[in-house]
Amino acid sequence: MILIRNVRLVDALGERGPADVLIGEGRILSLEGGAAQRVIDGTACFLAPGFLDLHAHLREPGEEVKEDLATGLLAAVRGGYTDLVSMPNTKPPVDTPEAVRALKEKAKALGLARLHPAAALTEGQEGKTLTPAGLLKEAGAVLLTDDGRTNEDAGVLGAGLLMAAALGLPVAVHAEDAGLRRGGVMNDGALSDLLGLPGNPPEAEAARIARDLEVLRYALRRAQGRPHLHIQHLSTKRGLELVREAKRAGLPITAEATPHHLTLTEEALKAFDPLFKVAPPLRGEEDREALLEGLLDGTLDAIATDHAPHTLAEKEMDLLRAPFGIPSLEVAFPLLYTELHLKRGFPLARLVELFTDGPRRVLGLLSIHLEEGAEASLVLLSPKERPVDPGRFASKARYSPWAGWRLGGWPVLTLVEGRIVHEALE
Ligand SMILES: NC(=O)N[C@@H](CC(=O)O)C(=O)O
Ligand SMILES: [Zn+2]
Ligand SMILES: [Zn+2]
Repeated sequence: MILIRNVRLVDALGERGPADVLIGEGRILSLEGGAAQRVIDGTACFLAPGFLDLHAHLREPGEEVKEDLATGLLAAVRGGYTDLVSMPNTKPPVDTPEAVRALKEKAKALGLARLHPAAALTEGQEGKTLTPAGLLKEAGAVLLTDDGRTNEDAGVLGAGLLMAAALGLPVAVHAEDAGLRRGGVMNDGALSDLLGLPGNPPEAEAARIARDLEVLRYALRRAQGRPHLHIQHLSTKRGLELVREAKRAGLPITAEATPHHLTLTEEALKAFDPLFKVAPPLRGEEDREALLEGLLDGTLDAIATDHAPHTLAEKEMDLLRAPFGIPSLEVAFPLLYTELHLKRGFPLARLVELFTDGPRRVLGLLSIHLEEGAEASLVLLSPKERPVDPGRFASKARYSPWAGWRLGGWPVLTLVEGRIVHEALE
């Protein structure tokens, strides 16, 4: 039994407490204390349900030089995540039931965050032939996506949505029009002109979302079961507006935004530093403000990291050649807690919801609230500030666009079903 004493509670239902949270048999047994072998002082801290990341690249199998399950899932629990969806753009892509099972078994043996693999929508993520979704689901896949690539063939995406609808699986898309995106390495506009860098226009995202909404309408009309389209790493004001309108029209669509699009803009590219190179690119301040609005009004369902580790050697190449991607599993919550909640007054309960119930709903999972009988997959967060130190990351990507930023809200204790998987108490 573990007792977390005098701790404030925060979940999607709101803030309350302090309470004395007694944990045993994998559950919250009481909010009024009781005898325990281990007593942790939660004064000044707050307790939240464990986070779920809908979008992380853990690189296994095939690119373990960038990240693997052990380092990625350790980074996850250090970031307060008890559950994580791994992207299938590995080498080879995760497109068979055997590959899904292998990931699940290996992750289970590690005993860190629980892994929910996403599987490829198409064989080899080549955009041509649909994968055996029924078997993938049976093996444990929770979502289908060709992320890392875009879905160029609308017919294939439509057929994929029909197939997934029959199984109750969401299909997640990296929504960028390949033609408009061209070889852009940053947001297209005055700044890309000034820097002399190839631009990726915001319209590339909006154009692809607009198309995908029509594909979704088609699927909705023809499907057995309800199709579910999930838009990944939404980055533009216009893209957000399209999702908002679609939701108002009752279309079965959900969307996520990333820590980097919520806290950084294209201005970061001024120093030509590839650490800020990511797809879709960092946008303008107006886009960032629109995303914040979307977090508040429910257009966005979740904050998802798109943790995309590469080796430092790759990220130290010049801006044109370095790969796209920003790692963020270990800083995502402190970053948004500090930048949105502390600095801008963003409601804490809604922020926590965007890391917990929001993403859980996207996967059709039950919500976790801090009440008696609830599953004890929890994170204890400390308001104490310290600077981001990538040298201490568990991730193999020991660099960060946020290095040196002073943040509070660090996870000091993470529990999965009552078991301590991360501890950094003082
Ligand atoms: N987001 C990125 O910039 N990179 C991702 C791919 C992706 O999410 O599309 C990666 O796998 O490195
Ligand atoms: Zn993507
Ligand atoms: Zn991704």
